[in-house]
Amino acid sequence: MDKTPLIDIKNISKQYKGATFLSLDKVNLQIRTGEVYGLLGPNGAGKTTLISILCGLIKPTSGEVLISGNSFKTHAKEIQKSIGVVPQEYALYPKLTAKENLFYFGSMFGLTKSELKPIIISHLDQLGLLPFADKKIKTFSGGMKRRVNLIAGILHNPKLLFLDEPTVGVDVQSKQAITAKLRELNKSGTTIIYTSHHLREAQDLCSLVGIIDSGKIIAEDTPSKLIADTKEARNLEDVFIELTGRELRDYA
Ligand SMILES: Nc1ncnc2c1ncn2[C@@H]1O[C@H](COP(=O)(O)OP(=O)(O)OP(=O)(O)O)[C@@H](O)[C@H]1O
Repeated sequence: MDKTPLIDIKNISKQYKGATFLSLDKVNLQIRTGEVYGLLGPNGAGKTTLISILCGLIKPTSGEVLISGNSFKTHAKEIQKSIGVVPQEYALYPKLTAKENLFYFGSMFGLTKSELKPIIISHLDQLGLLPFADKKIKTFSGGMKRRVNLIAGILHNPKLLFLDEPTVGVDVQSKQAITAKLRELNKSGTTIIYTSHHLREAQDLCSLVGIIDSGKIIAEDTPSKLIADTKEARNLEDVFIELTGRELRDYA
């Protein structure tokens, strides 16, 4: 594994406009090429905020993010080309078919129709969606939409992929198809940063896990090391509860 940090997060804080608290509080992290990095934390911990800053969707209030040594301030275009983003909310057009959506998203990366065609067919096939390629997205189940959403983020073969809860609200079959695809992408060289509430899934998938609570990274290590270092922990869920407590995190 390459030892150069692909992502260097330097003292990032975020206070949303009008907010009285910090959603991120002096976060420092280095993520190396080849990792599958799981960002885990209770509701409202700051996962989406951090991942949105890392992919340039929002700006930090202070601190800096470097991707391959480049800052969004000076190299936004180059960075955007090298990353893929799979947001929590579906970015798909319901009245267009799966294929039409994917041609549209692929064209945003400057790919031509003839370049895109084999890529789209191959991803749809691998994710079990080829028979539905010409059906409108509005007829798709949640799990199918999540799989199309994933394909939309990887058409340009990004070296770095960000996903915000890619398996939320899907059935076990879709979850397995999505995690298998993420494993395959990682094996072929894509570094993956993702957020999830599925701790069993993160334990199996991630090479490294960062646990975030109230805007601070409170632990970071391999899943097996975190489990070994936590008294009586049998799995990542035990570690998570030990570190973040049992109190409910409702907010409105
Ligand atoms: N646009 C915004 N304006 C004001 N506050 C915000 C905004 N977005 C998020 N927050 C607040 O920032 C904190 C972190 O939110 P964030 O969505 O990053 O958490 P999360 O860990 O992704 O939570 P969840 O697991 O519920 O998705 C929360 O207190 C949230 O209410």
